[in-house]
Amino acid sequence: MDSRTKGKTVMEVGSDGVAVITLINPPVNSLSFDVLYNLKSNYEEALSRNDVKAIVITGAKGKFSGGFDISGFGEIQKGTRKEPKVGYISIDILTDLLEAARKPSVAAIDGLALGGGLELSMACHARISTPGAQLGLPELQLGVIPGFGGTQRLPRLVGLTKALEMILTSKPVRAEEGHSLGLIDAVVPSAELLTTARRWALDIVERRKPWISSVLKTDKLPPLGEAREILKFARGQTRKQAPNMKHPLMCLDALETGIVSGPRAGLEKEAEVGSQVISLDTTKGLIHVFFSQRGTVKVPGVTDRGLIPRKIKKVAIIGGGLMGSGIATALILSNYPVILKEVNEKFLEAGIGRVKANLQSRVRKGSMSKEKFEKTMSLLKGSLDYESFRDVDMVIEAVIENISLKQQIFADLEKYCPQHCILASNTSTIDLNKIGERTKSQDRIVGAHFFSPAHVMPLLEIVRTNHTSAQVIVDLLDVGKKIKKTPVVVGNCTGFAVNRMFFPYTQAAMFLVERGADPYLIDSAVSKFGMPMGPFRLCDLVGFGVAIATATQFIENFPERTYKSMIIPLMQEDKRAGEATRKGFYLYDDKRKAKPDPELKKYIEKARSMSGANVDPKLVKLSEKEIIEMTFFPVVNEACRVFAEGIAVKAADLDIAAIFGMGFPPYRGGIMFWADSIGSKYIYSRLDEWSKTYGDFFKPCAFLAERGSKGAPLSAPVEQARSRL
Ligand SMILES: CCCCCCCCCCCC(=O)CC(=O)SCCNC(=O)CCNC(=O)[C@H](O)C(C)(C)COP(=O)(O)OP(=O)(O)OC[C@H]1O[C@@H](n2cnc3c(N)ncnc32)[C@H](O)[C@@H]1OP(=O)(O)O
Ligand SMILES: NC(=O)C1=CN([C@@H]2O[C@H](COP(=O)(O)OP(=O)(O)OC[C@H]3O[C@@H](n4cnc5c(N)ncnc54)[C@H](O)[C@@H]3O)[C@@H](O)[C@H]2O)C=CC1
Repeated sequence: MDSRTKGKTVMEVGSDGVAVITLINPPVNSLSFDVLYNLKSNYEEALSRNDVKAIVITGAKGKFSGGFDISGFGEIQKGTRKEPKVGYISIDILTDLLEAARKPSVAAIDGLALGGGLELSMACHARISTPGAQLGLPELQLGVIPGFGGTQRLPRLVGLTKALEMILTSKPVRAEEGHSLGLIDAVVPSAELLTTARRWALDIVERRKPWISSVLKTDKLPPLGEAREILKFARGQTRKQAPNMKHPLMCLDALETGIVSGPRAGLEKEAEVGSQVISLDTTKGLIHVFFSQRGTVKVPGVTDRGLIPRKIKKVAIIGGGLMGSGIATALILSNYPVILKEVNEKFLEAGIGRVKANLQSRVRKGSMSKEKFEKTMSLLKGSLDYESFRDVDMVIEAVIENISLKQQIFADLEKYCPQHCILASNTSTIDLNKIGERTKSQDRIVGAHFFSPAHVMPLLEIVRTNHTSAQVIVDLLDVGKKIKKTPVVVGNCTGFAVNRMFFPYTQAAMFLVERGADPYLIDSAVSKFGMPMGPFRLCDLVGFGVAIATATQFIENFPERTYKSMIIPLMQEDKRAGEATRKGFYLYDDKRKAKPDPELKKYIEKARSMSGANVDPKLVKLSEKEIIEMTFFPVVNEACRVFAEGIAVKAADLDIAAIFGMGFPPYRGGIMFWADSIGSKYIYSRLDEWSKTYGDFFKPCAFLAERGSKGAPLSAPVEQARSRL
């Protein structure tokens, strides 16, 4: 491949008169501008050649196409590439050149046809696929819309309701379902794909198979009145589920235009809004998240050393409580044999019961068969001693947060486990160096910090000390991938990355409430900002026991910047400890629905008098924007410290940690990306002003002060960081 080009197509004309055009742009044959322009010239040539009767499009190396090359959006956003004329790809190339051609095209789909890949195939006159291929329009997830004709052709092929479901959820269907929906014309084994597609194309020429232009089909579209009702409902749902995003509604506008005014008008509308969405801030955020999420597995000095992950054949978990049982569930779901160790029969039974319950909930919801349940459970074995640890490749310790207990366990593990065995702890706060103090195995000690519930939450913080070997990190990254977690490699410190960022968020909320702000207004503003729930509702969900234990660690380790509020301990004393006790910042009914509690005032007033704080009229009347700034700028401040200390190696890792660990809205791009969209100067000046009025809790750290004073981006690499990694 020419080193200056990004991908290409090749065309070969067979003696049967079929031109096979292959998309080549590894790893997923994405449609870069080079690929698209090559495709256009191949088409022009094929259409002009007398020896070509029909065309087959396929992808190299078992993948049709993963869609438009997403980095192209970034180039347009940054202005390093000029956007082509509106509609050039979707109308000029795909519709007027390809679909309207006097020679038929057939798409031969292997592996996947996503986004622009599926849209290209829908512009063909038939689609043949291999079994299991993924077919979908995931563009909304990236902040763009299916802008290569997908908003017009998918409803005409599969019906409006199914098309809306596929587009709005971004979820792909498998080829078999695609076949029953009418999206795919035939499903054939991989070895027969090209011969079937060639034959099909020639059959179209000979009129033995229908010559169908998807964009002109109408048989699957509902009558206009019904279509309008369906779209109205979809709009309502979208407004409710994605209130801060414009692009899903803009996508619905394109769909509606096509149905009301015909496909040409629809394609034109799609091209117009497709071009507009590229410059939305939410789109910039989502595209940043796409690449950042894939970037977390690239760790300088670790993953660039050619190390191959070792095979982990068996895992042991110590502690079958909340976390241990969740971790065991995640592992057996990905076919790892697991030994679960507990202190006695009763606790072991309870632990295994929790794993069973996790899987049974899948059976109840229909996402797991009974046979699969039995098979998965058979991978789990219980144990009360270390004898069965002699052939395990990895241990994950998940006992209570007690340092001497963990130290004893690691000393025992060193005696029983094989020398190569990875020794991981799920501790959320304790220094890993201390945990391994009584061993000589520092190089294989690592943190595997899962989030509760561990079989559901997508993030895995891999915590390394100065001694953890690169091989161990590579191994754990591989396990993370296999159990479908997004791993982020971080350095060793109290709270690691996620909990360190989380802490100031809840603390800022307590600070505001003690000075007169309404907790329910804070929760509402934070939810509107896009967090799954506000800080007070979250404290109720986590439970006050955990909240106090975590706070204690932070107060001990970072006394100069912690705000010590007594609201939670006071409620805890009164046996209101959050949702589990049906009372916390909210009251909970039988269905766990939260309702504000007027009694809360009493605790706030008492805490206020204990801390000596006064009601501040300015803070009583905060606008939603001010609430967001006062709760999230302290988070930015802590993220800056984490970055400056080298706990996180890239700012983008903190973005991913905030999104997958804290629930920070992905369309804001993550904490550092969001901060940079606001500007370091502004954030610095606000924190500086608050620290002068309200104290050190808000004081900007040196890193933020330095970058903020110059207005420099916070996410730019740290030049001379004393990396802890
Ligand atoms: C600007 C256009 C001109 C004018 C304006 C027109 C208006 C808008 C037009 C919009 C038209 C469209 O239809 C747009 C699209 O098609 S958007 C893209 C839609 N496609 C997707 O969302 C698919 C994204 N990719 C995935 O879901 C996965 O990567 C998948 C399933 C393809 C493979 O998953 P797997 O787990 O196997 O691998 P990875 O995810 O780790 O990916 C490997 C590697 O590939 C890179 N990748 C994947 N997809 C793309 C892509 N579409 N573009 C560029 N790069 C892609 C990914 O980043 C990884 O890279 P490395 O990390 O290995 O470097
Ligand atoms: N609860 C949470 O949300 C999170 C907790 N963590 C960490 O995970 C660890 C476990 O936490 P939880 O599961 O919440 O605790 P838990 O109290 O639910 O479970 C701990 C289990 O360990 C068992 N245990 C104690 N000593 C043992 C030993 N010597 N051998 C075998 N089993 C033993 C106990 O019987 C108990 O069942 C802690 O380090 C905690 O900080 C990490 C992330 C989130």
